[in-house]
This record gives sequence, structure tokens and C-alpha cells, in this order.
Amino acid sequence: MRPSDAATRHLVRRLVDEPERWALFLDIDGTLLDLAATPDAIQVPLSLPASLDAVSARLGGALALVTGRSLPFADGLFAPFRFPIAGLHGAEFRGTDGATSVVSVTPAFAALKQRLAERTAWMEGVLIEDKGAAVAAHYRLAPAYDTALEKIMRDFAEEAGPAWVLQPGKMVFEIRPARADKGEAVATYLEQPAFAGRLPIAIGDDLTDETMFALANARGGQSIRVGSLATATCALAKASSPSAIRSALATIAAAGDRKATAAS
Ligand SMILES: O=P(O)(O)OC[C@H]1O[C@H](O[C@H]2O[C@H](CO)[C@@H](O)[C@H](O)[C@H]2O)[C@H](O)[C@@H](O)[C@@H]1O
Ligand SMILES: [Mg+2]
Repeated sequence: MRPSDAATRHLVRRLVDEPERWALFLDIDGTLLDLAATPDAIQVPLSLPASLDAVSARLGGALALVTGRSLPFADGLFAPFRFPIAGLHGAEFRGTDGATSVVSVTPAFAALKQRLAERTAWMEGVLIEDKGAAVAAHYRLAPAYDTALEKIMRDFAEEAGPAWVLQPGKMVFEIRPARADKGEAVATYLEQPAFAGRLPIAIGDDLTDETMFALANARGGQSIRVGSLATATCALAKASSPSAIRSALATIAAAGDRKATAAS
């Protein structure tokens, strides 16, 4: 398979030709994986975990997943591999040494999630995704509730207090921990062994990814927004689809294999 657009062709060239120069930060939903009707309906292509592992090896371990999913859920998607992962939009963090920092669910936040489920129960098609220290209200199956759901989520986010913020996304409103965003997670990785001294390439598809695009741009790296979204972006390049990103990763992984075979 060949990468289908200019941004992914450049990505392949950079990571094949200068693997010691770059660090790769990848969003999951809408970037590595095609979007699905519900959070649980996503499909992880069989070859993707091994592709990511091969690309990570090629980059000397300088690859991290930076996602709105919880860290344990993201780990489960790519088992048996364990990549550095920042979960809950940057609030949860596992570094290159395996040390993990998570956010506790306070009794007040647990009660708020319960009340949110009750408050939205009448909205047929609206799905509440409990992610521990974050909660998402999805309206992909009930787009007519867009405005009503935003108001409810805004009110609940305010009630949750300053340790949580409202995070809009693709057909979703989330209440996530305020303590770090994706850009801050990328900045933290760039101080860690394996990542330090490299230029960041951030790839994402949604509003939550804008902070990591801005960080990558500010550090002289590259930022790529995947797919289409009506809102403005600070990403420097665009890629057509998750499948184009997966294809690029497979090409980079295969180039690594070829070099290893040639050297032996
Ligand atoms: O930062 P990401 O890795 O992209 O995660 C962002 C959110 O992705 C998920 O929701 C989105 O994908 C679903 C499955 O394709 C889709 O049904 C939904 O409409 C999208 O908003 C996930 O459920 C959230 O928890 C993530 O924060
Ligand atoms: Mg995404």
C-alpha cells in the first residue's frame, strides 16, 4: 500500500530518511482508527499494533499515543504492545519509564456522573461514556440534541468546578480534567529520554488536538490534521483519512524491515 496524499508522503520520507530527528505523537479516534457510530464500535485493524511497534522501534521509542480515551482503554486497543500514552486528553500520563500518573475520581465527580446519566436518560440515542475521571456525552446517534446537550454539559462542567473543563469534539461534549491538555502532554514527553532533542510531529483530527498542533509548530516540528472538520485549525498540513495514516505507518514499518534485512 502507498500513502495517498502529500502530507503522508512527506511523513513517510521524514521518518524513513531521518528517524533520529523526529518524535511522533498520534491521536487515536479519527486518526489511527476510523470513526464509528458509538465509542465501542471502533475496529482496530489487525496489522496496526505491530505497525506502531515497528515505527516506534525505528524512532528509538519516540512514539506516543495522545488520546481522549482513558489510558487503560487505549492500552487494550494495542495489546500486547505498551506504548507511552497520555489519556483523557493529556490528564493521564505514562512516560517512557512506565511511570504512570492518573487522576482520582472524587466522590463529588462520581455523583455528578450519575446525575448526568439521569438528566440525559430521556434523550434517545444520547450515549454517556464513563471514563473514570472524565465523562463524555455522545450525540452521533441523536444529532438533534446537539444544542440541548451542550447546555446540559456546560452546566455540569461548571458544577464540577475548576478541576474539570468542557471539551467539545466530534458529535460529543466531554467533561475532562483541567490539569493538562494534549499540548502539555507532548511538551512533557519532549523532556523524556527517547523524545528529548527531537522535533515533534503531531497528528490528530479534532479540536482537542489543536493544543498539540500548536506545540509542535512552536517547537519547529510538523502538525497534520486528518479528515475534514468545519472549524479552523493551526495544523500545517492535512491528511485525507485514518486509512492514509495507517498506510503511511505500514510503509515506514516495512522500510525498517527492509533496512534490517539488507544489513544482515
Ligand atoms: O483523542 P481521541 O483519541 O481522538 O479520542 C477522542 C474521543 O474519541 C471517541 O469519540 C469519538 O470516536 C467515537 C468512535 O469512533 C465516535 O463514535 C464519537 O462520535 C467520537 O467523538 C471516544 O469515545 C472519546 O472518549 C474520546 O475522547
Ligand atoms: Mg481524534
